[in-house]
Amino acid sequence: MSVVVLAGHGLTKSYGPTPALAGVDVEVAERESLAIMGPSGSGKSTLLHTLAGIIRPDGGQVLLRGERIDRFGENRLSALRRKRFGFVFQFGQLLPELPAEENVALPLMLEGMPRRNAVREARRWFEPLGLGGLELRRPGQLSGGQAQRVAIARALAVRPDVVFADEPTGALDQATGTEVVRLLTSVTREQGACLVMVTHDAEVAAHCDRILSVRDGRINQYSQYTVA
Ligand SMILES: Nc1ncnc2c1ncn2[C@@H]1O[C@H](COP(=O)(O)OP(=O)(O)OP(=O)(O)O)[C@@H](O)[C@H]1O
Repeated sequence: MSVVVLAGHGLTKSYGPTPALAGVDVEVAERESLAIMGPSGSGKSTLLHTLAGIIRPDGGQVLLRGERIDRFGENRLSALRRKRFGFVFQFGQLLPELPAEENVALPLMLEGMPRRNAVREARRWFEPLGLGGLELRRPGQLSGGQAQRVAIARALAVRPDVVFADEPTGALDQATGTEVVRLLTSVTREQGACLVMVTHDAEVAAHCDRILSVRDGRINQYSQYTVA
């Protein structure tokens, strides 16, 4: 039996009269990767942000390893996001003035790890992500694909339970995007974390274990994929 790490039950969310989530049930198991797809405005980002404790649902529950996080206060929620979740966005997430290794070390330092230890820990990620030798480059000296791999390292450095990725390949060409998503899914799984990823790209989604299609704030269908 697989262990459910993250679950949303009966999630609803409206912005004024606009329903963005109209009763969504979703579960993500340990080491599982889930892609969320659907047309523009269907509620993908709202679902991801609700599961990540960024948006509070109007109704329903969000559970992390069985604990209801939608009831947490703001301070507890933001601590949980820093410690137990990692985030990869489309772009603009690395601090341009810091070398790559310090970008990766930053979340560890925010949790109180001394700088030297945090940088040493950060450096471990560069080789497995194909970034060996780029530790001291600043984000402006990296290609888009390299910068996204640094962002993946940063998301994983805290050894989170869940990595959330919102269009992580949206700014990359197809070949680079494929390479990035392959690394993102495999390294996340190796770390024992699960992955929740919003993407418009069916080829990118096909690298995930399951694809959830959302339409008008509801789950349209689930598909099972096996990527060779
Ligand atoms: N802050 C907001 N205020 C008002 N309405 C919003 C807000 N955020 C989202 N919405 C509305 O909620 C619905 C779902 O939006 P959401 O961003 O979740 O969709 P999406 O599937 O991620 O879209 P896209 O693919 O275009 O990013 C849409 O109708 C959108 O216009």
